[in-house]
Amino acid sequence: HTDREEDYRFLHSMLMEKKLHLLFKIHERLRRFEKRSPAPVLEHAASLASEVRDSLQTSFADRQTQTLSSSYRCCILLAVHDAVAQRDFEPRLPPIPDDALEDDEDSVKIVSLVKTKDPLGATIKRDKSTGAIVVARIMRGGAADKSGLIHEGDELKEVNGVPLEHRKPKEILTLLQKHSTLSPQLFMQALFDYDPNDDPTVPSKDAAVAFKRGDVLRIVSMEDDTWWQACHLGDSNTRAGLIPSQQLHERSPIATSLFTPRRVKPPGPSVSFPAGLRRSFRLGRKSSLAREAARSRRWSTGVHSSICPPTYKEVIPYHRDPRDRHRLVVLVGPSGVGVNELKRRLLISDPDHFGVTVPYTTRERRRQETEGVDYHYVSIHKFEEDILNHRFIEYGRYKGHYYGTSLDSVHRVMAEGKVCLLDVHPNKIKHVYTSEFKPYMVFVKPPRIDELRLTRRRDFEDMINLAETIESQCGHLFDKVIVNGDMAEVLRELKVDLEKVEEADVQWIPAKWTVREAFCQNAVQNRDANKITVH
Ligand SMILES: Nc1ncnc2c1ncn2[C@@H]1O[C@H](COP(=O)(O)OP(=O)(O)OP(=O)(O)O)[C@@H](O)[C@H]1O
Repeated sequence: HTDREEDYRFLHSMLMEKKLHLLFKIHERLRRFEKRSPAPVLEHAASLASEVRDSLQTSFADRQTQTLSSSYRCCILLAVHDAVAQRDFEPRLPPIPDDALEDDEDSVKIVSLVKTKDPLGATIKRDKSTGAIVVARIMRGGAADKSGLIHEGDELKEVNGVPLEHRKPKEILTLLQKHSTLSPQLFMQALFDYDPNDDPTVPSKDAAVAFKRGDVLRIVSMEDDTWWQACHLGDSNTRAGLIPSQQLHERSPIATSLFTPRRVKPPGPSVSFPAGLRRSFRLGRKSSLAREAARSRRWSTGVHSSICPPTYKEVIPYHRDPRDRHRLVVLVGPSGVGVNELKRRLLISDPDHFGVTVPYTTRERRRQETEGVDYHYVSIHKFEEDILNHRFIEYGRYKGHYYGTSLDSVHRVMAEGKVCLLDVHPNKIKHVYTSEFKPYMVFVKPPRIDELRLTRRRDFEDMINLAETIESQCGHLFDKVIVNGDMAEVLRELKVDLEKVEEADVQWIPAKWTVREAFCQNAVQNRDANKITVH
């Protein structure tokens, strides 16, 4: 109300405010500026300043200018000016192809749809007047709809480079179907936790996807070397988001700082037992010999040291038929952590469901022992023949006698319809890490050192070091990592986990266990193969 004295004074003082006038001026300038693209007066201010500095005489004023222009801040400012001035911030458009003008006024889109098992979700028909193949209908929620790239009325020109001219709709459908059913999806299991909020390098936190180790992600695009696009599994409605590519994560300072594998002391000279002897043959017997054997065994990292942090593992869904054999359950851990104890307790908890292998030996059977229960007793000749025929997962020699766990014994337990529990030395994992056994890999980790001190009588430092080494070298192979603190609790957790795996509709296994591996890799290379040119 300008008639009110108070309001009038307020308005007057506001309009007379100097800052407001300055703001108007800035606004005016910017408006003018908007209309013309700003261009730098010169692009090499820094070198010009240096020339000026050199040519100045020694008068007082010259010296002042010289000091100013050679100051560190001034040099940096000019260098920044030049860097900005030399860059072209205008969007660069590709040159118009020569033949584009001849192409009437139509626009051609190349649409790249990532292959999935789902149908395309679009129907096509022939336009009676022009004879062209056009998109008749887009199914809501289908691949075409979700892509937002294809619309009703669009004319289809080619599919994967195959021209559609003069083709019958039936032929075209086959072409489309062929490409969509041939298209395996790419799944990656994360081997690390990722939270975009902790990542200063992510281009946009909102556009990124957070995940935890073990999560399975469907990869939507790998076109960018640094940022892939992926969706969480099961969330069919969630949009794809950015995740660091394998390459990027391997280089990431966060990953490398989190992943600093410690070097373990090399084994002492007294390693008299080849890896794999102890656990396989001493279930239920806690002989001092076996303990000694276990103690003398150490796993060196010297030769295997790896510096890459774990990233992703390509996995594929596995739908287990109830008639199929159970997956092998492999337990791995540093000596003394309690792998054997865990195996023994699992077995006792449900002997009809779980089974363990019976080891082979060349030593004499003792009075209280039973063939096929404590050991399979075989001759040295037979044992050595089996070694040559690669029938052992692990074997060793102690006091002139051989001991070992054979592949056959694993098969035998599995053939009984039981879940075979096997503990192996990390070096021997490769023998069972195959599609034949489809092992579910469990890593048994020691708890904190103070907890270990209360429950174990061992060399804790060594155990913890060894656990770290195993995790850094084989971490990508483990499906489950369990900390062996409270035994009852650990046993419960492991049983629940194993039950879940057995009951799951879909289990995730490494892609390399199937023949599809080669095909999937091929598909990754040809991910943009399913191109539909829509007119
Ligand atoms: N969670 C636990 N709490 C307390 N003691 C444990 C636990 N797990 C294992 N132990 C004890 O630790 C000792 C070593 O366990 P176990 O023999 O199973 O180790 P291992 O991993 O098989 O190694 P090794 O083959 O060297 O013996 C055993 O005396 C066992 O009873």
